[in-house]
Amino acid sequence: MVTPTLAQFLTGHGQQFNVPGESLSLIADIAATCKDIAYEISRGALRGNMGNAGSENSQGEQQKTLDLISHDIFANMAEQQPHVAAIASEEMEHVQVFSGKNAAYLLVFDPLDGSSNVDLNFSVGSIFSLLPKPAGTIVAQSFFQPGTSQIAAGYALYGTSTMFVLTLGHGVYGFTLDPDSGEFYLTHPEMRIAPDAQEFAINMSNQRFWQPPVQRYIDECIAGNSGPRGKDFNMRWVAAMVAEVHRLLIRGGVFLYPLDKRTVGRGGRLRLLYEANPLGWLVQQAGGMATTGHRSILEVEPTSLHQRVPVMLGARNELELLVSYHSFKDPSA
Ligand SMILES: O=P(O)(O)OC[C@H]1O[C@](O)(COP(=O)(O)O)[C@@H](O)[C@@H]1O
Ligand SMILES: [Mg+2]
Ligand SMILES: [Mg+2]
Repeated sequence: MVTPTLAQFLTGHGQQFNVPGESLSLIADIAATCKDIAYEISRGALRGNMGNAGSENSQGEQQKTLDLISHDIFANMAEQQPHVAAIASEEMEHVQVFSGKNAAYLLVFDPLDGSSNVDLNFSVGSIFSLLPKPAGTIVAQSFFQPGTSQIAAGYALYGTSTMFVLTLGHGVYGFTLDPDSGEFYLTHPEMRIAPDAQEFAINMSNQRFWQPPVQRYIDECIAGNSGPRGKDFNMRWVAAMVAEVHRLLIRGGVFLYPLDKRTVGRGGRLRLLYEANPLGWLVQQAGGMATTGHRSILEVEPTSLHQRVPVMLGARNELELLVSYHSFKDPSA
């Protein structure tokens, strides 16, 4: 069988699951946007202005030049796209509404995830989530929809090859960009995350700030074969959530960015609308679990655009164990 292109896949999958044509054309445009961003990133040091842009986003984080370029590429596409009513982005404090369009969707994105990796020539990505436009005038609150409302979600990974990974709520599909033809081809149909795992990803330098359930879980992983888990674990940290989630989809494991003593006041580190919800939904669609430790990430009711949330993603059996530690009351305490 000939490998389908993304366009052919969208037509077939769309017919099979009755997906509205407008959302399919929008997804095709998002994939084209990611191709443009991949090109900009691939120019690397040749571009001459790789580093900090000298500005901060509304969350007080240094913006890289490529954060801003990637945001502009997304925003320009969305403005011209007939089906996007408004956008929200990591790199923009407020929502941007495109008036005069009779469009059905809101688009939320992290234009460049893991951008501290850019100077290193390591993996980075773009993350997006598509929400239905509620009736009435669009305001920031229009975007405050739980992850369960998402219509489509996905990411592009700019790694050793460029990939586009997508869910429309019927499984997870991965496409690889062919640099010769400029087409995305379906190379990873029906991606799945195995329920058991022996690999975890967490920023270990935050260990002293973690809460007891995560301390216990990671201590037990590190104790390995001679500890209560009775098996050895491996550890990875790419410092780009999008690449960590891709690893989960390729070879399993868990990815944790939990609440810690420093982030408890702001709810966590990673952002709900454009990081945790889209990637959490992909993980769930692949048979994995996406939890805050207490509840499904996708059920969290957003109350602000750049809201943060504790994130625990990946292998179901591992995460069920970690969730059980969150409800465990130490009788000796
Ligand atoms: O290594 P650190 O500093 O703990 O943080 C890494 C995390 O920060 C992020 O890079 C935040 O995303 P942005 O680069 O989009 O701000 C995540 O992708 C990643 O998981
Ligand atoms: Mg990010
Ligand atoms: Mg970003």
